[in-house]
Amino acid sequence: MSDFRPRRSVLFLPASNARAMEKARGLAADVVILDLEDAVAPDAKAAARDAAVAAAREGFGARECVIRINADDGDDVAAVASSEADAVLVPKVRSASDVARYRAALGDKPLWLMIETCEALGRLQDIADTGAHGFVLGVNDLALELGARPGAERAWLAPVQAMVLAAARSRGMIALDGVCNDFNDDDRLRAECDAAAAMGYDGKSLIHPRQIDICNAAFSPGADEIAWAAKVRDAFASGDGGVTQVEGKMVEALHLTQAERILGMAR
Ligand SMILES: CC(C)(COP(=O)(O)OP(=O)(O)OC[C@H]1O[C@@H](n2cnc3c(N)ncnc32)[C@H](O)[C@@H]1OP(=O)(O)O)[C@@H](O)C(=O)NCCC(=O)NCCSC(=O)C[C@H](O)C(=O)O
Ligand SMILES: [Mg+2]
Repeated sequence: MSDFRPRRSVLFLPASNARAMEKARGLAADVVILDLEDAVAPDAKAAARDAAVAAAREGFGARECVIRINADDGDDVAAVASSEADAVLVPKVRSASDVARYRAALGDKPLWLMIETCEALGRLQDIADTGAHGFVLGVNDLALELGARPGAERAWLAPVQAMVLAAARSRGMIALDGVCNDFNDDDRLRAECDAAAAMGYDGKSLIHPRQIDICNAAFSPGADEIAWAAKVRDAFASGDGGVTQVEGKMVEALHLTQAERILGMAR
């Protein structure tokens, strides 16, 4: 856990929006994603690319900086390969061979992948096996490809979230939940964050500053969890390493792993 990095709140912003990029330097997001793809109008793409590279060079303080490129855009790939972004986010991945192509062009730059096509859902394990660093669920594109009704309740998404998380975790990857477009509905956002956090996601992608605090709270361990984790750690420190009980419930060595993860996040 010593190299643990929080990725609770992952804020998208259009790289064409200078005001948003400046504002992001004062926000409590763990990660900023400078978008060159869907949030940027076609005529603004070239200028946005230059702006993203310059913003990554200036940095975002302690926040991780990721640039989302346009799919199969050679100019974007060339620009981000030599940029100071911490990672590159690739949209609309469909197969492991897609990832291999980006990997060849981007060298050892960490790759985060949008999971937002039906083809990718059928090939998740192959895609996870490529050595990419993270999966980000793209709920809008996925809803479009699946034919889900716009604004529909998220019930359709739960099996997809579980599959994507399992594939990511099988290779120790980051897993980030998809955005909530309805950025004025705090209750809806809180429910989405709580559900994704309970499932095991590291964090959630966001689109608006007002979503950050709710998201950070949901993906941070609560006081009860931290207290439980400390008790588990202490129980194993003084025990023989076998099964024991904490707060009247059985705990085994695997719970120590869980407890250490919680304590690492709390730190
Ligand atoms: C959705 C927005 C277009 C709304 O913008 P706006 O009308 O400007 O909102 P506000 O007036 O409420 O903004 C208040 C202030 O906050 C700043 N702001 C707004 N959004 C951001 C942001 N994302 N990062 C930083 N700062 C932001 C405004 O500049 C205002 O500042 P101030 O001047 O001080 O008052 C807008 O929120 C927006 O563009 N959001 C991001 C959209 C985006 O990046 N979309 C792409 C990713 S979503 C996606 O595609 C996921 C996936 O691929 C999928 O398929 O699902
Ligand atoms: Mg998308």
